[in-house]
Amino acid sequence: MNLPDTNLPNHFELLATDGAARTGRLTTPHGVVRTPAFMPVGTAGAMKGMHWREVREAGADIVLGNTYHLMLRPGAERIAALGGLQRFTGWNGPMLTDSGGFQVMSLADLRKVSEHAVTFRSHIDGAKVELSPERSIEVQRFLGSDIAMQMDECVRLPAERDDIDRAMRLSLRWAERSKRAFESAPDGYMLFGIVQGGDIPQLRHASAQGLVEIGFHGYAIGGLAVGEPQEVMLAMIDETAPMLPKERPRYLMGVGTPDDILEAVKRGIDMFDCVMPTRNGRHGVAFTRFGQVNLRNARHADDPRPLDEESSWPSTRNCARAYLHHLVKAGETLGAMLLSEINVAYYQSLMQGIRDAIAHGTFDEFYQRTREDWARGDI
Ligand SMILES: CC1(C)O[C@@H]2[C@@H](CO[C@@]3(CNc4nc5cc6c(=O)[nH]c(N)nc6cc5[nH]4)OC(C)(C)O[C@@H]23)O1
Repeated sequence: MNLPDTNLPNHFELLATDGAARTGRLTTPHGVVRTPAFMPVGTAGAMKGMHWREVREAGADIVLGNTYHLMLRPGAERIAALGGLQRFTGWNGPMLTDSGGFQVMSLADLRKVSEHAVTFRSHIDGAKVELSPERSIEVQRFLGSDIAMQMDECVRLPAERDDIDRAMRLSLRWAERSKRAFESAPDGYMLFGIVQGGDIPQLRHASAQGLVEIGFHGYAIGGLAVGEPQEVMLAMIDETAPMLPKERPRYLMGVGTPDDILEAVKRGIDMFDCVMPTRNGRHGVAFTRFGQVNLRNARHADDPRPLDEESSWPSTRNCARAYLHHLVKAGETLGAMLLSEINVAYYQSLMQGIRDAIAHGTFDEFYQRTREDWARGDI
């Protein structure tokens, strides 16, 4: 069932479809986002190990920031007084912010969930903090993010059905409150709902239907990429995506590996975010056309070849594996920097290949060839 929801302006334009895969453009107050899009994660107002110039040159249209981290430090009101997140950071492009509840459950101490809010102690200074749907929306408005997320409760899997059901229904009530709190936002700014329901199809359906009845600019699929097997994640996408309005953007939170992304695009997902490109880069692992390459491995010590001499990204095309291996083993900061940019550039080149393939009706061929290249591995 695909309920149309018409009560909010739609800033998403579908350009082409190929099977369930879609390519489009999402217009935000700070610029246009080409979809399917991968959002590099700049959690606390910085892309770890990269200049914003490189993030833009790598092809990213939009980056993610976190309410939880930024409200604790430097503070949402302070960022607002300094002109908002885009000016504060110098990124000056589209930004999406997560709503904070998920990060509280991942990072904070002494956290408690009630109907009203989550309360916790800051992991920075131990201060007692209350984060309600209303405060989360207020923080995201202070940050000036182009796309805000509703406040929700994500249950880690595996979990009891009763707990998944409880959290899903609480998240629906918080969705209503988030939307009411968001209504004063200027035109063009967006609020996305987040589908919960764990690994239980009926609860996923109830969550999706409830959110569409409330009505949002876009819809995220949450509660995944928290350690469940890929087949569980993909099964929940199969259950959920068809229930979301096809004319609005769909965002799969926290995902993922290049393989996860390819499978999710095939199932109709438009937006992604994941710390993997920068986090794995800092740990010496490169993402390439031929799969992942661990530069810590001694086999690279004398290898003069670059990671991919056909890459459009200069560091991927020019840096010798032997040099990258040396930097990683020596713990040189430049190693983390080069591999972070190499990985973000690879993810963006994958997204560009996906967008082009869908636009030309050749997504299936792209899907097969990309997976064959990964399977070939790095030689
Ligand atoms: C994949 C990878 C490398 O990403 C790492 C680590 C563990 O998974 C990640 C990524 N997964 C992830 N799932 C999410 C679900 C929700 C959600 O249901 N609601 C809201 N508001 N935000 C969410 C953000 C999410 N991020 O989540 C933390 C714990 C932030 O670290 C990330 O493994």
